[in-house]
Formats: sequence, C-alpha cells, structure tokens
Amino acid sequence: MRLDPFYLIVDSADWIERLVPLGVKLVQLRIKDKAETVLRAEIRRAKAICLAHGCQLVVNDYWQLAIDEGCDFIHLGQEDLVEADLAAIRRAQLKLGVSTHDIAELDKALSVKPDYVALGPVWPTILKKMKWQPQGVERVADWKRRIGDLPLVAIGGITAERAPLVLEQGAQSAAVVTDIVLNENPEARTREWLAVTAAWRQELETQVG
Ligand SMILES: Cc1ncc(COP(=O)(O)OP(=O)(O)O)c(N)n1
Ligand SMILES: Cc1nc(C(=O)O)sc1CCOP(=O)(O)O
Ligand SMILES: [Mg+2]
Repeated sequence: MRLDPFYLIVDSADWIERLVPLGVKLVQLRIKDKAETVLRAEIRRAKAICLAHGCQLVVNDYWQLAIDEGCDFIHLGQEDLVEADLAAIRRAQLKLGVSTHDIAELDKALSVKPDYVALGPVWPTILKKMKWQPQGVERVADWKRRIGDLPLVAIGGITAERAPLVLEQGAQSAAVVTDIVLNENPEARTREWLAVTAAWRQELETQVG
C-alpha cells in the first residue's frame, strides 16, 4: 500500500471541505469529545467530500462508527487497540494505522499487522501533552529499518520546512495538524505542503503507473 507523502489531520468536516479540494489526498478526521450523533454526521460528511475529491479518509479512534458509515481506513493508538475488536475490523476489511512511540509499542503494533505504523512525536508538539521526548529524525530512519516495506508515517511538530527531512529518512508520509490549522492562512500553507511534498508524490505516481 502507498500513502500520499502529505497526511493532513483535522478535527472537523468543515476543515476537510476547506482544504481537501486544494489537492490533499490523505486526510484524517480526528475528533475528540463529541456526541455520537455529531461524530456520525461529521464522518458521513467527511466521507462524501473525500469521495468527490479522490482523497483517502482515515477515521481516528472511532472504529465502530467507521465500519457503520462504510469507511475503509482507521487510525488507532495503543490505548485504542486495547478496546478495539480487531476481528470485526478485519471482517469489515478496514485498513489500519497504528501509533508507536517506543520499541515495545512497535512490537505490539506489528503484532496486529497494521497497514502503516506511525512514529511520533518527531519534534515537540503543541497539540497535546505527551509523555514521550521528541524522537528526532534519526529515529525515523531507525523505525524504517525495523519495519522494512511497511509504510511509516512520521508525526509531531512537523512543518512544511521539516517534512522533507522525515521523507528523506524513509517516512512514506508526514502527518501535520497545527502547522496548517493554526497558520494565519491555512489554504496557502496547504499549498506549500503540497509543493514541498510534490517530488515524493511524483515518485508514488511513477510506481503506481
Ligand atoms: C497518523 C497518526 N499518528 C498518531 C496518532 C495518534 O494516535 P493516538 O496515540 O491514539 O492519539 P490520538 O490522536 O487519538 O489523541 C494519530 N492520530 N495519527
Ligand atoms: C496527534 C498526535 N499524535 C502524536 C504521536 O506522537 O503519536 S503527535 C500528535 C500531534 C501532531 O500534531 P502537530 O502536527 O500539531 O504537532
Ligand atoms: Mg487515538
């Protein structure tokens, strides 16, 4: 499986409506602390927008809602994995991305045969409080050596300027939240991300044919 080198993460279908039409091809809907009716409506809207724009939607955390709403890709962290019904996820043929922060978590992630592994935080992040020290770009290369052909996603403190650094170290995709959504011009910043990741996207298109 190939992932677009630019992995946008946002917390609403409004953001998806605003940024996906600019050419984003991989987006995660990461919503926290909302009622199920709201989550369902957001997932449904996000799915329709992504379908119209040829963008892969990844639903964070809510694997059951993703199945119910006919989505095909979820992201789960280590704590999410404890609760998740992996058999149901497999039966529904959902692709699965899993977060990792150390070797024990990587072993756990690999044991569930994910479709990608995410490593973070590569740099300090302001999005959420994390107990992990920044991993650094060398750790991205180390993770890639450990997981071989399995796609690697780098996350945490990534900016348009830093994205090439993780892609050069073997990450297939660089995930981003605040560098875009807190930018004074998110549309312009999204275009910058598309531009700085274009070489890796082109390589992907050549491989896919
Ligand atoms: C691509 C990607 N990587 C890591 C995460 C973090 O997942 P998790 O550890 O479950 O934390 P929350 O995002 O749910 O707070 C992610 N969402 N996406
Ligand atoms: C949601 C998330 N998960 C991480 C991990 O390391 O698992 S870092 C992170 C935050 C990413 O946001 P930003 O691009 O603003 O730093
Ligand atoms: Mg989670």
